[in-house]
Amino acid sequence: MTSLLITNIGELMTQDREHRVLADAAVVLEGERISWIGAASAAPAADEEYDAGGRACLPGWVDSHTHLVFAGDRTAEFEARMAGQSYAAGGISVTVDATRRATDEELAQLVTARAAEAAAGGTTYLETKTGYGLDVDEEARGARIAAKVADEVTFLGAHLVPDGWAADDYVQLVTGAMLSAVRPYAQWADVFCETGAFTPDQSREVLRACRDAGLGLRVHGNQLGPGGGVQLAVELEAASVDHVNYLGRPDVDALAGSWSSWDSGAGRRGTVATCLPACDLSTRQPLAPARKLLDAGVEIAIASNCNPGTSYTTSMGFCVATAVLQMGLTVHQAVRAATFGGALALHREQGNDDDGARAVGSLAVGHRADLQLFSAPSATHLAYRPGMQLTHAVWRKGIRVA
Ligand SMILES: N=CN[C@@H](CCC(=O)O)C(=O)O
Ligand SMILES: [Zn+2]
Repeated sequence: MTSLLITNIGELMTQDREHRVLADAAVVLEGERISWIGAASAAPAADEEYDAGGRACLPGWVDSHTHLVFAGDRTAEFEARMAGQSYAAGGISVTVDATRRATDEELAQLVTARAAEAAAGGTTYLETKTGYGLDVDEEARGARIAAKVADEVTFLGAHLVPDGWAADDYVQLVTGAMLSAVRPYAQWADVFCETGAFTPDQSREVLRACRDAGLGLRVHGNQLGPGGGVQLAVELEAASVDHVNYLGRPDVDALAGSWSSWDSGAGRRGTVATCLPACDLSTRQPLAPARKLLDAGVEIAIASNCNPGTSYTTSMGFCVATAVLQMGLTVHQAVRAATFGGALALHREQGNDDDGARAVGSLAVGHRADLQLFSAPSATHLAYRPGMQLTHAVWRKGIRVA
């Protein structure tokens, strides 16, 4: 197995349990794992050496919320929104029509290109969802294509009630034939719990059926107004509730309470609040209260939510910069949310040489060798020089991918 020493790292932000940030550091990759981290002056010899030239090194981004399986775009809807119209769930049906018209080859090519774009921007672990098929065959097709490209696949048959369906009948389809068809390809289930999509009761029914089928749970909640999504996510011990734009005190308290028995890396995980800064800008919603959530003791993640309706970007760097500049996070907190936080939201933050399922989202011995180098001496430049392309090199499972 070949080893690679990456040395002369100006700043190494590990996002490990101790939140270490090392200056003049080095890291050794051995196969797909990290085998050593420390001061460059103490680094062991390796088969190959890479001089980072004083650049900053971070874990690769963990993008825990995307919708990459789609065809067409929604430029006209975006333009109308920028002219003052508000976002509504109904726009999803435009993408459903375009996606159903695409051939398998076209759809696979689109998803692959989007995942490659994400990797070029430093994303090394990627979740993606179905949700633009909305019938049994189309949802299964979306999941099958997603599973070839993404690290984690989420079943989002409950994205919108399609035209011509009564909501309760559609919920029966989602929890019956659709779930069975998608199940072989998915690890997670999600539901859009919002006015215009699914009520909390309908969402609960979908999520319970998916949990009984062995899927982990996630929720789109409190995006367009106050609602029951957050409370439902906590009630069902979902891994994450995403969007979280409109939160009352009871919502923040419920999320914080879910983390009360967790000790930064050990114990029962709570429900992560996943913030989607690019989506908040594109929909002109109030930004998710990331600062308030952190202060209350809630674990947060930052994800791109790449989709054609509300957030057509895979750029996690942009999301991190926005979280710093607009949501009041420090650079370290925002990077943590986009790496360790994403891993936590996907239950992938633990694991080392002992148990085989290597952790992602943080840099430590035994963790997966997923990391990125920036064309800058510190991660601070992400927010200090917003909009600049700062990705210099990316390794995923120890292999250089960008
Ligand atoms: N909010 C629900 N789903 C997507 C948007 C889907 C769409 O508008 O196409 C989101 O996460 O923002
Ligand atoms: Zn989404």
